[in-house]
Amino acid sequence: MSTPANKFLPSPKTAAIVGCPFRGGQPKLGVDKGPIHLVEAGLVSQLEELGWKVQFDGHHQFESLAAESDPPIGKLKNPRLVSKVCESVAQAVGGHAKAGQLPVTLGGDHSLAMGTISGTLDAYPDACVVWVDAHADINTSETTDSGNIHGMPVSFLMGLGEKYSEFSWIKPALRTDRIVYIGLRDIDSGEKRLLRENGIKAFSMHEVDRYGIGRVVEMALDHVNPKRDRPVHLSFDVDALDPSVAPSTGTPVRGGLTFREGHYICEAIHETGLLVALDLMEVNPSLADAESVRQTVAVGCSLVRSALGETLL
Ligand SMILES: NC(=[NH2+])NCCC[C@H](N)C(=O)O
Ligand SMILES: [Mn+2]
Ligand SMILES: [Mn+2]
Repeated sequence: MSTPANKFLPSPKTAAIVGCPFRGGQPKLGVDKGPIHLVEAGLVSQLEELGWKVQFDGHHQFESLAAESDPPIGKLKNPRLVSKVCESVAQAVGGHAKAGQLPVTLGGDHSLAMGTISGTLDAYPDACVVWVDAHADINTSETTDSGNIHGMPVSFLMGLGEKYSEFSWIKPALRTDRIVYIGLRDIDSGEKRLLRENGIKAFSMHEVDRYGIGRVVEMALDHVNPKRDRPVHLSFDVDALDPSVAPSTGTPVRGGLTFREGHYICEAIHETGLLVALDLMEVNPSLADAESVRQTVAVGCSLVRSALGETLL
């Protein structure tokens, strides 16, 4: 089957792999190894086989960005490091997007989305976000229990909650009606309030069960992209998938998307011809036995392939 052209990318279509070995947004070791495993599993050549030109100049090195001391600010853990890393990721992603490339950011923890989505919105102010996750990641410094910034990137992108000079580079450019969630099932009480008060659209696993994934993706796009003319940033946290499908991740939650539901989302976004940036986050190759790690890395690669045009027929 021939794939539709992408409405925003010049041909030859070029994907830029933005490898982000970063774990500062959460406490577990190993998530910084995710991008290395995804690339070693052959992602670059897999995308080339799909007809993409792939630019990959090695993983980003964030060591030099470590602050000499980085005590918590309020409840925020590793705030200076997370901020600096995300600022540099925003520049990288924004640069690729402005050059007409499709940035594919490999995490790393989901705090990185502060950077990726900032970069996308810098290049495409009109873009909308499809956020696929078990979690809403919209805690503020006030509502968070954990203090882990990977549970907060959406609030920073929207400018919700207290402002900190350390994060002043972030423009609150993400409108509350330009994001839609799919796959939610573990939302903190403060996050439920934020979603409700800001009228943010979310399709939890309850809606996936009720309507099926096909209708859910259609309704999600109807909300953020009714005329199907806006660029789409897809931010995919691998923990959206059920732990039986993607076991090696830091905050697994049972009752998640099946293998096919996850891939369907990626395929349907590809079919819009509107995808301009992709994140694949929270693959942690240190949290399971070798076979479960292999399975999680493989499913990560195949989600990226689906979003970039791999079809079943
Ligand atoms: N990107 C993720 N896996 N986020 C998990 C967040 C869990 C929890 N809501 C927290 O704020 O800590
Ligand atoms: Mn998650
Ligand atoms: Mn997440």
